[in-house]
This record gives sequence, structure tokens and C-alpha cells, in this order.
Amino acid sequence: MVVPYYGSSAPLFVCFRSSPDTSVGLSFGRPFQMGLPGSSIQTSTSLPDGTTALNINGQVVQRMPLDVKSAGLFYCEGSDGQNTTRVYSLIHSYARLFLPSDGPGTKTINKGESVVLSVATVSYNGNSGSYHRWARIRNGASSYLMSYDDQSSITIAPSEARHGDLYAVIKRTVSLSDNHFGMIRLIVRECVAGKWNPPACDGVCDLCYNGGVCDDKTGDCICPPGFMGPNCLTSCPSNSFGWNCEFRCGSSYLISNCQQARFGLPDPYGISCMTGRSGRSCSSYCGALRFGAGCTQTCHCALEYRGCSTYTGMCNYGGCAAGWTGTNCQVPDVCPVGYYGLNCVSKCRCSTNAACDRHTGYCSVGCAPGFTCVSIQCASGYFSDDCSRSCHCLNDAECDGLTGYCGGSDGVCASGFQKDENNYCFRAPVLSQPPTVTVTTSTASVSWEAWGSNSADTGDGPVAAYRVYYKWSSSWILASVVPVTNAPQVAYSFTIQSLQPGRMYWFSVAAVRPGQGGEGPKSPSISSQTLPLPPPSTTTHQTTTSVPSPTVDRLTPTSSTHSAEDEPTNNAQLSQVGYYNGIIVVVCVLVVVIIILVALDYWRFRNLNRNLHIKTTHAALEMSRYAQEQPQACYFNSAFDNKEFGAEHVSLSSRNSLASACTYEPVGLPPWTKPWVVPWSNLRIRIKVLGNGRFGKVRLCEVNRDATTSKAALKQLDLNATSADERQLFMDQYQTLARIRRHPNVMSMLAVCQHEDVFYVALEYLPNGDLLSHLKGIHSKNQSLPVDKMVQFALDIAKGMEHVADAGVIHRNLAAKNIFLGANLVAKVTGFSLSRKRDVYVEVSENKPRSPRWMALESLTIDRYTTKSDVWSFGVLMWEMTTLGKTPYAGFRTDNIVPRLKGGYRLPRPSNCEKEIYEVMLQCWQEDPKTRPTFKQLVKVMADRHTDSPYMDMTTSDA
Ligand SMILES: Nc1ncnc2c1ncn2[C@@H]1O[C@H](COP(=O)(O)OP(=O)(O)OP(=O)(O)O)[C@@H](O)[C@H]1O
Repeated sequence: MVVPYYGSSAPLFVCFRSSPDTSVGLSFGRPFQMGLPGSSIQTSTSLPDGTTALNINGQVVQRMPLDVKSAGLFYCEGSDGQNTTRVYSLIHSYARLFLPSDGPGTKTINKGESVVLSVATVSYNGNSGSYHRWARIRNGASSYLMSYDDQSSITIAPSEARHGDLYAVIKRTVSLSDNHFGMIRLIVRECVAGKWNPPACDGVCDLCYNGGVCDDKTGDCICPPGFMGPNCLTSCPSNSFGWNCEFRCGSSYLISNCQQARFGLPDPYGISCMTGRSGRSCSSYCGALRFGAGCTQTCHCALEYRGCSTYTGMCNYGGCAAGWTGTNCQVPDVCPVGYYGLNCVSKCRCSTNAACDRHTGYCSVGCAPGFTCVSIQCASGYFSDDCSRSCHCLNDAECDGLTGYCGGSDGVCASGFQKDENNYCFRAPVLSQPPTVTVTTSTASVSWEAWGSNSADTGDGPVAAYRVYYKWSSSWILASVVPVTNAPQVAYSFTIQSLQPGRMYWFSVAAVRPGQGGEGPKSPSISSQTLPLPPPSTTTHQTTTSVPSPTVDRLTPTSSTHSAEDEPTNNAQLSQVGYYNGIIVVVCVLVVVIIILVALDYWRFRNLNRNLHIKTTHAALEMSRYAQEQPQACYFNSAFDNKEFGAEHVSLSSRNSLASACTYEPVGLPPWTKPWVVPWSNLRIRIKVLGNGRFGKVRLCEVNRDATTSKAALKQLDLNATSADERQLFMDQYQTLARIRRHPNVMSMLAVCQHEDVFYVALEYLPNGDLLSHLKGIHSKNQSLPVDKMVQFALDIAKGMEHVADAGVIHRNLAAKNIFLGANLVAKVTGFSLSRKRDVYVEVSENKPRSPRWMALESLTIDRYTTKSDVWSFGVLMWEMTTLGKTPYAGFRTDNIVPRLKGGYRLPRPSNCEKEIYEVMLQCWQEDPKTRPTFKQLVKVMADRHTDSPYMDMTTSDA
């Protein structure tokens, strides 16, 4: 890739080695001599004198002199010894009087097409271009095309168009030996549009989106700078480019500004601007409804007046215009003839060039001669040549007839199935039968039938290998991986060596399909004891008849098979009995321990409620002293009826004792607790444990405040048993909650109290648990969440978060698990343990607490958190709701999330999710935080949707 500059700075020529060719050797030069003998332009084919080669950040940079010698056509060539790729760049002299009028200097056409070449006149030193004369430089030989004299725009007929021709425009009064000419390089694909593989040109190109060009030699797409992927469907993060968007522009990078650089890519792509820019110097912005490299692409948005991102083509607001789908609305509802699938990137070759089925690729008219295609219409739910394979798509949607891809459910698999690298939804293959085993003293020959031989075998092939396991204790050992060759066998075997004589072994085999998660469960196991060593012949009391006569012992599975997880022992039956006895003893001991623990726990909490009478503890003495010295430390002063409430705890009547009941030293309560402090006697702790939190059990309790009694969830922190850091963490989140103050959609704090070195926080009791469990509960009952209910939840949460944001708090952990449901399933935001009171928070801690699957891109990459990063998490939370509690990016390892997000990937639209709702999610996942909606806007959107507004308008976006 070449990025040249010209003008006031020395031309800079950078060649980036994009993956996978990061280690190819590079060479630079000019393809042919440009100037004529005696001209001011050097006639050599090497780089101009005075060029310096620099190695900056591993990239080779050629700095050419700021001189007319540096004008012309240059190349950079990468070679690994076998394959060579060349990219070209044009560098115009600063003295040029003409420049290409509509781009940075190349024109690509298909075989059989004509092309229009245009130049604009520019001035230099008071001279301006006029009296045009066109010259064609073919393989270094120039000829003047005088019939085009004085034309700024010429049309080259197909018969004249030759790949690699360089057209130069000079002022008639000067010649090519001067440096005043402008240049355009012509690139002619060797096949007609959409085809590759010259000269036959019988290959169908991959469908290239967003301005990508099909390579006529390979059929692959060459993507414009700013897009990547096999079909150029993925937009790069802003200001990045390269095969995998791996290079960036910016002040600390080699290229300081992507928007003014010109990028050369291999032919037939040529030279272009970065996406979002156009013009010969790549400094013009795209006009309305245009985007992409050179602004050649058209936006297809429902709200046309809102336009789309000039970089990505994604609609600024609202969804796609009718007839278009895809992340940036470039995928047509009706695929071009010859393509099918979700993004129309699968190919079909039907006879008479007919279109095939959008989802399955089925050619109703049969296949084109010489091509295979989906020519059988499988019954719904099946695919493959003989319709023998099942689709496994969500809601039994249609799948691709060749690959099984769930096109009808946007790629979403049925529950219990996972995707392989071809996006086929599969369950790992299961061998239903145990292997058979033949043993000697030290070997075991394990044999099994191929997966699928038995009708009880389940799961999905193809099986690529079998893994043979054995064990003599509880852990399985992998003995071998037996690959399945091109000609699969009906049965397999493997001999395990070096076994111990006379030892009981268990054997099992697992079938493995290619890719991650492809290994099926182990088959039922079979046990077999290796033969004992024959007694030494010198032993006098040995009798040959006492030794089993055969040297091998063949076992039948029926007599000794086990589930693969059966626990073996070292020896035979007797020791197994001992083993099971052992288990029984261990279980009994465990049961007794559990009973004792439960009893202790019960006893402790009964005492907790009673032992306030006993004022002899150190803490109690401390407390009394503190109360005398600082009676004002008890912040609570409202009346309470200790007979009706708290009678179980203690009888208190004096102010001092009231004070002492609610305030304990030496730790003391921080000032922020002041409005919430209640005396200990105002809490009635119930035995019922609501759940287990990070700091211990959360118990049901009743709080008496202001003459009202409320149910509460009581969280507690043992101040002596926790570290300073943990105490801080616990306190911080409730201090944050105190700061946020009450809102119907934020879990409220009812009271705090300290008693016997335990700090208690009573929270509003929310009887319906957390939202994640609620969603999973719906899923487990095979029910669905009505859209209105989902929108109601989203509205509640958005309102709560609007309030949180208004209080200046960044939540940092917004997820369904941190939403609790009150009476009537009102959703309330909670889980403020990571929250911060700042406009922008940059995490500096080494041990960052993280939920990466919910985090915004900038939080993941530069640890930056804002309310807009909470908005991203809100989008993920909406996705959790529409999937009924699925784990986001479940198919990715955590460390793969960032690269995928950077590459433009976003959680897919769940099949049952309305387009408008998904659009809201996509808005929340905009890479640029400024373009994400605010919570205020989200409240409006949800409220509108809730009252059945016809579409979700997300009016203005703030900065
Ligand atoms: N307000 C409440 N109403 C009812 N049950 C609750 C409430 N708060 C907590 N619980 C129960 O206690 C369990 C643990 O609570 P929670 O998840 O808040 O603890 P945690 O892990 O300490 O959270 P955090 O670190 O966010 O404070 C919950 O799963 C739930 O069952």
C-alpha cells in the first residue's frame, strides 16, 4: 500500500505490509521511464536520486526529494519468492498544470467497457493549463493523441482501452520532457463485470460491497480503505485501514491524517481516498447520501433526510429504506442473480442464469451445465445434496441448502446448538456404543464403529477424528487422536501400549467434528483388566494350568460397559465395594456438617436479635462511652414504638440509649449515612435468606422508619472480618446510592445501621428478583417476553439511568443481572459497586473489575467510562432481554471481543427482535460515543414505542 504526498512537503511513499504478508520482501521503482532524454525528469526506472529509505515502526518509508524528479508513476512490490504483488502510486509534480478531475489518478473498467478520462486545469507560477494535448504512455513508449487536442475530457473506446496505459495531459506548447503534465492510469480487468479467471472468465466473483473491487485473477474482493472482510461488509474503526484494519492514522502514527492520504491497492483496485473522502487530493467531504472511498456509495436509509455516516454508510437515525438490509443498509432484499443467503454472499449457478432461492440457494430450474448447485428442494429443516442433514435453526427457520447456514433466522441457532466456523448450527457427535477391547498383559486394542453406524448415534458430523481415552483412576487419559481420512472407514481401532499388567482399565472413544466445541461426549466406557504377568518359570510352586491360557482376552461390551464417567478403582470388584462405602461415609459426614452449620447460623441470628441486652462486650462498652461523649452521633431522632417493633431487640426509652443503640464506635459511621441511620432496634431481621451477595448473606428484614414499616433486603458487612479495601468497596456503592437519591426506577436505600461491628444496609425489598433470572425463567418455560413488556422494562431502566446520569454517576456495570424487579415487575437499577461520580472516568487500577461483554469499545480499549459507555451497556441489556438472557458474544472468547467490535461487528439481531428495537441497540453501539443516544432520548423512544408510536424516532443526538 502506498500513500504519497506532494505539495509543500517531500513526497512520502509508505509501503504497508498487511497481514498475512507481514514478512514479504519489498522493492520500489518506476515501471518505465517517464521523461525524455534531456528533460528535467529523471529517466531512470529506480527511485529518484536523493531518496532516503527509512524503517519506521516496521514499515518501509521512502522519502523522496522535494523536486520535479519525484514526479511520475511509482510502485512498491512485495514478494515472498513465489507470489508478487505490486501497488502503484502517481506523484504529480508541483509544477503540473493539469490534474485528474474526479479522483486521485486511476480508472478501473471491466473488459469490453469504455472509459471517460477527465482533467482539470490548475495553475503553477502564474501559468495555467490550457491547450490540452493527450499523450498515451504504453510500456514506456509515448505517443500523442492529437485528435483529442483541447479536450479536457476524452472517451476511450473498449478496443483502445489497454490495461496499464498511462494517459498524460500536457500543455501543447510543452512536452512530456517537462514536468507540467497530469496523469491518469487505466486499469482494465481481464473479464467482464462480475467474472474472473481469464481468459475463460468462468468464475463468479465474490460479491463486493461498499466499493470493493473483484480481483479478476482470484475472484476475491479487494476492499477500499476503511472496509474489510471477504465481502468488504465490515467497516474499520475510524481512521484505520489495511487488510484487517490493522493500521491507524493519527498524530502518533506514520500517516497523520487518513483523510488526506491517497491509498494505492493492488490492481484492479488502483488508487483511492479513505472512506468518507473524495477528490484528487482526497480532501473533499462526501455530499448528501453518499459515503465510502471516493464517496461513490449511496446511503439507503428510511429517514433519508438524516443521512448516513460518510465513513461507514450506517444510517444516522432509524432503519434501512424499504428494500435494503444489513448493518449499513447495503444488502438488497432481492439478491443479484447468482447470489443468495443473508448478505447475498453465497453463490448459486442455476441453469439459464435464473435466480435461486434467497435462503436456501435452491435452483428450481436445475444447475447450470458443469456446475453443482442446490438442485433438490429439501423438506423444511433439511439440507445437503441428499437432504440428509438437519438445519437446527431457531424456530425451525430455513437454512442454506449447501452449508446449513440459518439464513431464515439471521444465523441464530436453535437452543442447544452452537455454530461452527462455517456458521452451521451443530451439536457435537455422540457415539452411542462403547468400544470393544482386546487386552494383553501390556496393551489394549480398542475398536469402535464409525459414528453414524448405529441408529442411536446422535449429534452432527462430519467427524474429522476420534479421540481414544483410557483410565485406571478417576482421570481420563488421551491415548490417541485417530484422524478420519478422505475415505472414511466403517470401523476403527487403536492399540494402547505400555499398560500395567493385571490392572483394571476403562476405555472410551469420543467422535470429534472440526472446529471449536466439536468434540462429542465420551462414548459409554468398557472396562477390562490387562492380563497378569506369567509367574517366573523358576518358581517351583507355579503350575501352568493356573495361568489363563489365552494371551488375549476379548471382552464384550454388554458384560462390562459403563457410562464414561463411571469411577473406576485400581483393582476389581472388592475394591469397588470399598470405594462406594467410602462415598457413602463422605456423604453422611457432609450432611452432618451441613446440618450443624445451618443450626449454628440459625442460633447466631436468634442471638443477634437478643443479645443487645447484654452490655458487657467490649463493643458495647465502647459504644456507651461513645454515646456519652458524642450523643449527636446518632442521627436518627424520629419516634418509634419499641413495643410493637423491635421489642424482641431491646427496650429503649432515653435519648442516650437511643443514641447508643444506633451508633457504635470505634469504627463510626461516615457522614453521608446521616439521613439514613436508624437504631438497631428499628430493624427486625428475619431468618429468611434472600440470596448470597459478595459480602455474605442478604436477609429479609423489616425496617421501621417514620412510623412506617417496610420490608427490606438487608446487606451486612462485618467490619472486623473484612479488609479495608472491601470495606471501602461496600461503603462506596451505598455512598453512590445515597448521592443518587430516590427514584422509582433505582433501588432505594431505606436505612443504615451499625451494630456490634457489623454495618447494615437495608434496601428496598424487591420481591421478583433480578431481571436476568426472570428472563431465563421465561426461556426455561419455553415462553416469550411480549415486546410491550420488554419495552416497559427498557423504559423503566432508561428512566432510572437518566436519573443516575443526572446525578452525575457513571454506573459502569449496567446489565440484566443488576436490574431488580419490584412489585408489578417494575424494573429498578442497582449494582453500583463499580460506579463513579465523574463525567468521565478513566480506570487506572491494575485489577480492573470488568464485565467486558457489556462494556463499550472505548472502555475496553482505553479504559474510558462515561454515561455514553453506560448507553452502550444499555444496548447490550436490551439484547439480553430480546434473547431471554443469553450471554452476549457467547461464541467469542473474551479476548476476541475487542478485535471483532473494532472490525465493526455487533451483536446480531435476534430473530424475534423488531427491526426498530434492533436499530436502537445499534445506535447504542455506535463507535463514536457522541453519536449514541442519551438516556433522555432513550426514555422518549421507549415511551413512544410503548404507546404504540408507529416508529422509533431518536431525534437529536447530543455531543
Ligand atoms: N433488594 C432486594 N430485594 C430482594 N432480594 C434481594 C435484594 N437485594 C439482593 N437480593 C438478593 O440477594 C442476592 C445477592 O444480592 P446482590 O446481587 O445485590 O449482591 P452482591 O453480589 O453483593 O451485589 P453487589 O456487589 O452489586 O452489591 C440477590 O441475588 C437476591 O437474591
